[in-house]
Amino acid sequence: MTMTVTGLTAVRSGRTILHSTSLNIPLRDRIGLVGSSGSGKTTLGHALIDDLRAQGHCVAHVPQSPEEALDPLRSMAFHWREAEVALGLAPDRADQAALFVALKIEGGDLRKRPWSWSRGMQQRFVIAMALLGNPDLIVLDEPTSALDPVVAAATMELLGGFLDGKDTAMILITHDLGLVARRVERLMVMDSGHLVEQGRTKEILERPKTRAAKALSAHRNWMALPC
Ligand SMILES: Nc1ncnc2c1ncn2[C@@H]1O[C@H](COP(=O)(O)OP(=O)(O)OP(=O)(O)O)[C@@H](O)[C@H]1O
Repeated sequence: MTMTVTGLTAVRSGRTILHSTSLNIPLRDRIGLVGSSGSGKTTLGHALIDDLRAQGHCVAHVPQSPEEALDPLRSMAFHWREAEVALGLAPDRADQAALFVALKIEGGDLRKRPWSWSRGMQQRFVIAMALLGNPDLIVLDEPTSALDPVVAAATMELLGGFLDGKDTAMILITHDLGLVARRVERLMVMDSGHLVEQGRTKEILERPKTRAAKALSAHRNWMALPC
């Protein structure tokens, strides 16, 4: 199955911030959505999520920092149950345990509130919640920018390991080419509200065609970076 969106646009305060964009997202695809700050990545991410949900697809969203997803006054168990209820799922200890082990948060105390967990664990908990119910697509918007580089890389490894062999497609929105270079098969490059280039990651990083892609890949050999 391939998810398709056609002619997505967004206008804010009379300004077009996303020009007509159409995309095909096959299941299992791993895509990096990159571009400079203000190029329209988040706007495209939101438009895509709304459109695919309206079509009946199950699409999960992971925001930039765990504070955006977790209420500081509620326990982690409460958040988990809320996510299950939102998806119409009965409590399933085995499912929960599998996700917690995959994301290495099985040691976390669910009776505690978010601030008792480290930020890295909180964000992995948010990712685990997003993976509940095996979504068709998970969209992660700068999911590791609030984490240190080592924890960020480890989080992406754990997510990649969990998704291996699963149908869930992934779109990773980021400025951090080092984070996506080895983790996604395809890149989409945004510039001034336009999707200006898309193709295989290696091809775009080594032979960028557009000004935006050239700017992103300049000065560094991203494919050679260790993380
Ligand atoms: N509600 C809004 N009203 C007016 N302008 C907006 C609004 N939301 C976004 N914009 C503008 O639209 C453009 C694209 O914003 P967007 O957040 O999608 O970019 P981005 O590539 O995700 O940026 P960043 O990497 O900094 O998060 C920016 O110029 C932003 O200022």
